[in-house]
Amino acid sequence: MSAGPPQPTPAPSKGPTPAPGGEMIEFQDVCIQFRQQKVLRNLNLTIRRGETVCVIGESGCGKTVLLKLIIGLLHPTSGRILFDGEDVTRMNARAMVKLRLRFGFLFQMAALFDSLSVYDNVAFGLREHKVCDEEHVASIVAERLQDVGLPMGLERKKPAELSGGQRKRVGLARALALDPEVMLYDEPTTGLDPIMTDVINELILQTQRGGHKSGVVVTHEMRTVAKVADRVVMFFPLARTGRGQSQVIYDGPPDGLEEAADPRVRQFVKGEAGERLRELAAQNRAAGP
Ligand SMILES: Nc1ncnc2c1ncn2[C@@H]1O[C@H](COP(=O)(O)OP(=O)(O)OP(=O)(O)O)[C@@H](O)[C@H]1O
Repeated sequence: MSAGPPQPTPAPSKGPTPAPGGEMIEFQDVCIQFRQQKVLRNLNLTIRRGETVCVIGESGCGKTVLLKLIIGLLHPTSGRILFDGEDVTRMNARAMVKLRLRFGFLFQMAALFDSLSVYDNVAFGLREHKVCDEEHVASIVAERLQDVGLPMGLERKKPAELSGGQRKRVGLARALALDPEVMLYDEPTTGLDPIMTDVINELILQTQRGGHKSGVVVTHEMRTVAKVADRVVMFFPLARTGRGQSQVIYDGPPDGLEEAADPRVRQFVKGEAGERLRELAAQNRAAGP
């Protein structure tokens, strides 16, 4: 890594930024199914520029699928997904690469390249997309590692030599390297102790508020929701959603969750099994010995 204080880092060039608060990501009647398994049905959801939306819901209800649909890693079976009014589902490969540059992802387990050093992991996207020369790469890597509170000297280590919290922070530094407009987080605090969970929550908050970024955070962690969300969207698994009913069973502020009208929302946020225990017992009986 280059010596000396990190230099101010101009953002890689991006298209014009629409007015804050405008519609940014729109799901219009989106359905997705894998073979016979329907996961999302007629989803209509708008995420506005500048807001941080936490997506919660039982395991398997389609939260990660939602993130992957946004960046075209999965394609809907029907419906449209718009980003700044452009239909993501109809983009060619070149347009998709350009679009993905506007996103930063922090996936479950940080998804670092194990064979690369911390430095090379954070530098990866900058080099891949040839956004700047090596000197500039060095200053961005130093700056991003500093932003996420990782000490100098750590950049030569391999991911296997890091703690879980450090790996997440490297993942965040890498996601931020290209100065994305939108951050997508998939269970960013899973597997971390309560203190490190709070450190990551603080970093998410700083990233969102300080950098005026939009964010979609998939999480099971209610402390993350309370800390970072402007808005919470809760999905219910489609297999247990009645015909004609919406899978989105809550869409509102985080402080409204505990008093939500729908008992499924209240049970989820309080971590109560409730009806679910009886449903599972009934399923087991139906499956037979
Ligand atoms: N590429 C795929 N091929 C087949 N099925 C898939 C694929 N991706 C997701 N699924 C299925 O879609 C459903 C929703 O998956 P998803 O990963 O979105 O769940 P989730 O809500 O994020 O769950 P968790 O909280 O456990 O991470 C699951 O039943 C999963 O098996």
